[in-house]
Amino acid sequence: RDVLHRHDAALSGRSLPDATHVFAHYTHSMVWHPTSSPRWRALRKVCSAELFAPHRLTTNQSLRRDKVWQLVSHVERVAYSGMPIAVRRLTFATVINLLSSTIFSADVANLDDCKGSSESSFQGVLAEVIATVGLPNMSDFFPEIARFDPQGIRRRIKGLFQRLHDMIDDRIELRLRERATTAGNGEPPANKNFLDVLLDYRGTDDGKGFDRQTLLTLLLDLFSVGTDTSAATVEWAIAELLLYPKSMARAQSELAQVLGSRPEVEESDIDKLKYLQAIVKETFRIHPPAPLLLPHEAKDTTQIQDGRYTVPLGTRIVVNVWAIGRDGEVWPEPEKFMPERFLEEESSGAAGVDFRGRDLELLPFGSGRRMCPEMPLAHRMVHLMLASLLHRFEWRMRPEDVKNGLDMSERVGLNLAMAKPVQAMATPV
Ligand code: HEM
Repeated sequence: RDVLHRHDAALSGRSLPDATHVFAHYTHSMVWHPTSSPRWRALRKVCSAELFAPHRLTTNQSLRRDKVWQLVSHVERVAYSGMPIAVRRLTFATVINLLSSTIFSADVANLDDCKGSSESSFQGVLAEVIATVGLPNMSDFFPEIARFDPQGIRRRIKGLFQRLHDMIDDRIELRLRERATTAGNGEPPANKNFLDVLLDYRGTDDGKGFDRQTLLTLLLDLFSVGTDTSAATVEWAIAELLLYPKSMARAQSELAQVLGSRPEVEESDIDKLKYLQAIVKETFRIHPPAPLLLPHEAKDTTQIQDGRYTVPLGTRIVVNVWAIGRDGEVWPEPEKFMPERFLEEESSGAAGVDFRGRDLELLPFGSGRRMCPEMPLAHRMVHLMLASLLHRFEWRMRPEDVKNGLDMSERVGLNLAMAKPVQAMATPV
């Protein structure tokens, strides 16, 4: 925290090979790709201008509404059948479909795929990648044995990446064929998607646009970092609310007050849902999806704690936001799920604290110029999914969870998720 407070500027850069490929510098489990080329810089530019741009966020609002509506309808069907709801599997599939509709104009995940971990489905392979990437790898502690890959983790991840690459490649091929038939000359069809934007881009140094490998790597990154992070947040929030039914009831009564008899939550409602916002903040505080952010590198030699420590130029810095969120000096009763701490009227000092990168005690998306570029999208999706699930259903624990207690242990993969995915009973209201 001290580093962040005093030397934010020094840490705001990340000069590892190129952080666009977020996997590349994590562990020895990773498959390396060349990511420091001018082509990659061009790719980042086009992403900022097209995928992450505010006008895209506005244009895709109806898409998000549709995907959340599909989620609610699915939960309703399962709830009527009396089966428990696998919150993360369903929210994961929902976010995958939101991304894939933006990129390919098609859904690639199936909410009915109950196995979810089946290695033949897109969501199954992606889930497997996310879980395997975070397995403790001896090669990280003993780099000299890394090339032997003693646990076979690197080999396994390579195979999984290959399978995802093939699936994404099929989508690219399909779009190229559609472009060839609809316009006859390879022009994009009228409903241009993000893949079309990438295929048409000629702003690279050689004017040839992006090669296939670069496209594949970028798309794989987006699906890997952009899906389970939001899904896991909604799952943690539901799990905490099952443990704190008063908070659940308060959120539902706020929703009833703001929405009245209207069944669908709109993005424009989020601003008015102060308690729901506090729940999301509290969830990010205790369960940050990226507990160590991504590695940063000191751009200058820096003294911290009045010169007691020197951080030399080039030091790799890992910021433990998980520990900051549970620091008793910053947060009273840090282990307690207490959304009220963020409310103006009931505050214990955290009112006004937000997660947009300014308040260094709450940094689920990082801070500075390399913070998560998709925070606005994630913010909308997390609030919309959670609000819709709370507004449309009463939630309770399964009898076995009531008896044995809900297992809140964590699994560190590419992100921090529940080790035992929550299964909850829902009743439509
Ligand atoms: C609750 C949801 C999410 C959380 C908590 C989250 C968190 C993060 C964090 C902590 C970082 C690293 C920041 C740093 O080290 O300073 C990051 C980077 C990134 N995130 Fe997210 N993220 C979320 C959703 C998304 C989504 C939906 C997408 C895309 C569709 C996305 C795309 C990215 C990308 C591309 C980077 C790398 C940026 C770079 O290296 O410059 N994230 N995210």
